[in-house]
Amino acid sequence: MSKLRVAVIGARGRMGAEAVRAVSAADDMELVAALGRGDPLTALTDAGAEIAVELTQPDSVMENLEFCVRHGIHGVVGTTGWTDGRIAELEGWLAASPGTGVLVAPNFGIGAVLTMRFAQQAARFFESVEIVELHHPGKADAPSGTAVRTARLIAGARQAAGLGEQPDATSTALDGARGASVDGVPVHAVRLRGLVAHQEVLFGDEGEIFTLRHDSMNRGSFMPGVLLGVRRVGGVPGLTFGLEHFMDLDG
Ligand SMILES: NC(=O)C1=CN([C@@H]2O[C@H](COP(=O)(O)OP(=O)(O)OC[C@H]3O[C@@H](n4cnc5c(N)ncnc54)[C@H](O)[C@@H]3O)[C@@H](O)[C@H]2O)C=CC1
Ligand SMILES: O=C(O)C1=N[C@H](C(=O)O)C[C@H](O)C1
Repeated sequence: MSKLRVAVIGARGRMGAEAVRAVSAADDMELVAALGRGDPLTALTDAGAEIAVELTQPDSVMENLEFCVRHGIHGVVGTTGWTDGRIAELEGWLAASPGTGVLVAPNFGIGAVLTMRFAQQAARFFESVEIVELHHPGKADAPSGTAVRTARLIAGARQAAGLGEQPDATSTALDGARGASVDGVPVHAVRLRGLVAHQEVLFGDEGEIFTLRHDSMNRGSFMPGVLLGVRRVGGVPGLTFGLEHFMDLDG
């Protein structure tokens, strides 16, 4: 059986370097290109890449994906910064390139995907909810893409259940003291040397607290999810948002 021809964009970064190792070690994949900042995107087509793993930064990801989609190269994207406008732009490129698939995964960690799912399920049972995301101090953005996605899933579930605004009598004396509101869910970002990627979702109601916590202790934790995406994306044209769509969560 022929191997999947895989490229990594952002190959010299923290995640990209790990992805280069993981793809190189996979029996069913061949690493055909490893691009860093400044390398021309034509290296992807020159190398005959079928799938590009995109692990750069929010200010680079759109240009890279536009090139990939226009050239029929499937994308497995971990880079953050996804707004509704960006998603619509990506969907526009994909509509003009039928057969091409892009997976955007806010988090490749299996436990992180489960945390999001469980948070969505728990949301309608609790009056209060807040998210704390904790990351290494080299992280470029805040709040994390995972926290934004988690907050949106929770907010959607609260709305569907008819829950209104959360109780909060606090008047904020200092900007940021109550975190950032993502669709009404407070999100707090911690940046601390020694951390990798962690998230807590705290639910509260009369007399009880329910906490979901996920910890990525190293970037190897993301690689099974990256490889799953690489194996599946070519068979799923269009945009897939969230690794859960490639996992049998209800099985
Ligand atoms: N979805 C997930 O599970 C995960 C997502 N991430 C996200 O992935 C992204 C990368 O994270 P890190 O590896 O920690 O960042 P990093 O800063 O260590 O690596 C990014 C790399 O991309 C390179 N780069 C930037 N623009 C480029 C371009 N146009 N072409 C080629 N290379 C380019 C940079 O020079 C750097 O080497 C971030 O958005 C982060 O939030 C990080 C960990 C897990
Ligand atoms: O930058 C990181 O490190 C991470 N970024 C992603 C995010 O913003 O959610 C995924 C994970 O949290 C690690």
